[in-house]
Amino acid sequence: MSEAASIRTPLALLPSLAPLLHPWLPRQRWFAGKGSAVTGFTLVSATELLPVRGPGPGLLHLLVRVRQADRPRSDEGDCYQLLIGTRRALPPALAPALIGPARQGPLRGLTLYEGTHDPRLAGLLLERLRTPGTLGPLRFERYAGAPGTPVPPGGLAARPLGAEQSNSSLVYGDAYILKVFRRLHPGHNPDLELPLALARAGCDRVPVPVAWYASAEPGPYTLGVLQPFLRGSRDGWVLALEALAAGDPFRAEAAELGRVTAEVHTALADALPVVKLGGAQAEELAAGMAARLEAAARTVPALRPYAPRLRAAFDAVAALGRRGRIWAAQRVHGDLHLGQLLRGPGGGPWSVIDFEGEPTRPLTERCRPQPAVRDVAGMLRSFDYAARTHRPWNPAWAQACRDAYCAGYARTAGADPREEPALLRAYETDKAVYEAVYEARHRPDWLPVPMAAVERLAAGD
Ligand SMILES: Nc1ncnc2c1ncn2[C@@H]1O[C@H](COP(=O)(O)OP(=O)(O)O)[C@@H](O)[C@H]1O
Ligand SMILES: O=P(O)(O)O[C@H]1O[C@H](CO)[C@@H](O[C@H]2O[C@H](CO)[C@@H](O)[C@H](O)[C@H]2O)[C@H](O)[C@H]1O
Repeated sequence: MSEAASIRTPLALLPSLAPLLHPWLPRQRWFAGKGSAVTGFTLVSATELLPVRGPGPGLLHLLVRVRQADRPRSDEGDCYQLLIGTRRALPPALAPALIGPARQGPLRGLTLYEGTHDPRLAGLLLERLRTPGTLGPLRFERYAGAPGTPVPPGGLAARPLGAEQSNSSLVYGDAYILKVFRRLHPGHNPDLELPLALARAGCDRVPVPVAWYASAEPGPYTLGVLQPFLRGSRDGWVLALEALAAGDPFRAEAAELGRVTAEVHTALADALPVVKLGGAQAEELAAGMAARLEAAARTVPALRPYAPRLRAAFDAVAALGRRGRIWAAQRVHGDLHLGQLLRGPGGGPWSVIDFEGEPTRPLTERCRPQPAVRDVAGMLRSFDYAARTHRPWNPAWAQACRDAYCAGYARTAGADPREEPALLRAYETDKAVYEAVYEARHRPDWLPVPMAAVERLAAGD
């Protein structure tokens, strides 16, 4: 491999990059700042994974801050990870990955494109992950797990996953999947931290992070995680919709999903700290939910008429805290829904993926111990989502799945989440509010789905 380096004066690249990133970046599915104009960029770091002036394609690893119109002047903007391919001419197969021709600056004369779409460049990333070490600000690491943990083989064919995602994933030879985080938050990403803790604890419900890469300075940022690809698996969302279409009650699967959730919760509670939550913390929790509701109602006007009645669910938790109720709080998944559970081929075991939590929340908040009921509420919302998106709407199907899920959870955890109705309702409300914002931003046609839950929850059902 040719010698590649961290570019010491990344600023010099901006004249080449900025005019191209301006129209391209806001169009990316993973760009989180939709709806507010991009006003400028700051290059945080630039590393040549493959030299841009070498004989073949080049690969630039960039950390870029994006300034936006709706932010205060003091806000430096969100930081994104970009993998930019460079070539003198783009072969037709890579045309869909085009960003544009650099017309000025040091990259002038080169065509820039989305590097993860180029199998050759994606292969290089795997090569780096196979061999721990550093390159400029980037550090490549491997899981030093049980003796004999295999090193991913080299030369596996790469393809982008192509799913509608918050990040970007690359699949290697249907054997490994690399998740490339896009919007970065300083700190240790729970999508690496939690699967690592679970792997070390021997919990086999989560694909083991076999390798990852990160940057210490700037950051620390977790940049990408490589895990075994669960070939032939299907996610719970697809299976639930198929069941609905076939008139299948899905109750046994829902109960199994409850069992799997409880297993993961138990393993997380054994591996990582568990704290008590009551009194002032319960009030803080309720205040956080109320503040999110207020912010959501500013973004999604349809929420406004329901806000006072929704807030009652949060007030109930604060009131219980004041009366001395104590809950256990632990590390949780944080954004659990049917799409995060993958079932192995032929009715195989279920695995849980994507421990990143809700990507719009600050990392410190996502990494805080929280009541496990929060994940349960996420799954209950998901059964509701499935029933709502199916025609005709089948509320009885959702209710039966919700009950079966809680019963399955209770059998493994030893405690039934339905015995905490106030907390469960508060988390379900918080989730429905989050979903209203998510849908308004990403899939406006779907907004009626969480709004139906908002209406139900506001009515006290
Ligand atoms: N280990 C895996 N094996 C098979 N498919 C996976 C695996 N991990 C993720 N996927 C697929 O990739 C999709 C996106 O992964 P996810 O971690 O949810 O990314 P994001 O946070 O970007 O949404 C999932 O919906 C699933 O279909
Ligand atoms: O999987 P992600 O981490 O990208 O999660 C985000 O996108 C999800 C949609 O893909 C969204 O989930 C919502 O829609 C699902 C159906 O598509 C449904 O099963 C979930 O219950 C519902 O919340 C998730 O909220 C968002 O964070």
